[in-house]
Amino acid sequence: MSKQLILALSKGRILDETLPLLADAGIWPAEDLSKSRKLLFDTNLPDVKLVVIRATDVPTYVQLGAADLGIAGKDVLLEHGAEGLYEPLDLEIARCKLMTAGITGAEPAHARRRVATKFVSVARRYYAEQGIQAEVIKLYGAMELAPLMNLADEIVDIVDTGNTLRANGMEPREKIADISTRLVVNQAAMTMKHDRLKPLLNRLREAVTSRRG
Ligand SMILES: Nc1ncnc2c1ncn2[C@@H]1O[C@H](COP(=O)(O)OP(=O)(O)OP(=O)(O)O)[C@@H](O)[C@H]1O
Ligand SMILES: O=P(O)(O)OC[C@H]1O[C@H](OP(=O)(O)OP(=O)(O)O)[C@H](O)[C@@H]1O
Repeated sequence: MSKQLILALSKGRILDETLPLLADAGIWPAEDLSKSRKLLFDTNLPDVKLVVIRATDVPTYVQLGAADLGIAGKDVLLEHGAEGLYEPLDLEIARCKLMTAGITGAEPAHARRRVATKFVSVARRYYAEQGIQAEVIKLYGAMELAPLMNLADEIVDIVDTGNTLRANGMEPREKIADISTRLVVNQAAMTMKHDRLKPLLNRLREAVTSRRG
């Protein structure tokens, strides 16, 4: 097992909030991530490297041990499943909700409710728990368009301000989960690299706590 710790960061929206939190914890990339086409970065800590990857790939890298730890949204973790992962810390950033939503006031048009989402596993589980027969349709983006185009009766998607729903004539319906960004750790690394992981986890935990004020 490598002596270094590899931390996998989610690209996109979460990254903008992750880098200041890492800086609060005394960890920063050796170069400006946004000015580089590189994917693997040194940090100010000699034993910590960063990889910057698609949010949905973070749990895969950590589960299979290619990264020792990672930062990902709870939505992504719920969809991926928790096998092989510990989730020791809520980083309390990128807070939002995973919800069902539909066209304001509209009843489902299909006997077997059609649900468009990129969170297919979460949606299947949720509707089954509710005892609702649902046909779940996988989309990769712009979920809010699906009910407008009569592709689906409902969507399962991230809601924060509700602006995207409102702008498309839709309403939030049921909350499936509160979402925030989590730190995940490979279960084998947690044992084998405990001495190196522990101080890093402590730094991050202190940074989160001190932000609460
Ligand atoms: N409107 C929002 N407000 C707060 N947090 C959000 C919001 N939308 C998404 N998130 C959180 O940020 C994470 C990343 O969102 P982002 O939009 O960057 O990724 P994405 O576009 O879903 O990823 P990809 O481009 O890999 O498909 C989500 O997994 C979720 O946890
Ligand atoms: O309730 P709101 O504050 O409007 O936020 C919700 C929107 O935010 C996310 O999309 P994002 O802006 O990340 O764009 P994306 O479609 O590229 O993921 C999500 O998929 C919703 O569309």
